[in-house]
Amino acid sequence: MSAPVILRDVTLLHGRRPAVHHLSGDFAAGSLTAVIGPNGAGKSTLLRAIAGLHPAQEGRLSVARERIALLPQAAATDRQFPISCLEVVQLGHWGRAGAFRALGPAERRAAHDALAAVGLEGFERRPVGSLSVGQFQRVLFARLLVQDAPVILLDEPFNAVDARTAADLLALVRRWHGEGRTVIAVLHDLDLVRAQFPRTLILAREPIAWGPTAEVLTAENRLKARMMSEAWDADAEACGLAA
Ligand SMILES: Nc1ncnc2c1ncn2[C@@H]1O[C@H](COP(=O)(O)OP(=O)(O)OP(=O)(O)O)[C@@H](O)[C@H]1O
Repeated sequence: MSAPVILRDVTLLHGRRPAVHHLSGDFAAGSLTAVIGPNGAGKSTLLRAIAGLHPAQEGRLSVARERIALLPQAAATDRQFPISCLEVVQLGHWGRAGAFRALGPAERRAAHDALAAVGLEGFERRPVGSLSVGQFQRVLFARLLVQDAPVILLDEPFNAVDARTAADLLALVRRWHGEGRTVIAVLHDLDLVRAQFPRTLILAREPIAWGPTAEVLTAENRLKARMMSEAWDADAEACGLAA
């Protein structure tokens, strides 16, 4: 498929209120796109919809969904569960292996290798509840490595991690891009977006601009996003809904 994610006039609701309103565009195969916008702009809801975790109430959202990996926002991840780093990484095999089949030696090896690739060799048996925020984010990136998905969705992947961890994780993002995977990342650091992400979508519930980062990330578009967000009536319902 030339574009693994295609949106045509998509509206996503929470209850009757739109989180994303009339969004159209394609995430082309192999593209590396930053999704930016103010708080509450619908960015997480969009990623969840692409991952198949939120329905599109209006419009058409086509996704090659059989192999898609989502890194949720850290705040949305419960890690009080008594589970080791290796077990979390091995969960990445579920999509292909199924939940109830024992993993083979190659799959177990892949999970060990992924932990080593994110700098956590020796952490296999550590409970995830004992990790720092940055170490846990590395574990989740190791799980993404094991998932080996052609489409990877990252929700604020570098939030609350130190510069060294962010640089290491960004190197993995660049590697995935080099391998031809489609990567979509919600980000707030505009310098990072400018330097590392060739394409940008600015969202303020409605799309403000989508295209090459140098063309999209203008002061005018950012101001437009802020004004749109501030002017948005939090109680407004989607325009297609009957009163
Ligand atoms: N589970 C939910 N139930 C009701 N409303 C929700 C829910 N999740 C999100 N919303 C609302 O939908 C809108 C978009 O939220 P979303 O989390 O997608 O925005 P965001 O751009 O990711 O924000 P942030 O940058 O703060 O993470 C917000 O007004 C939010 O309050």
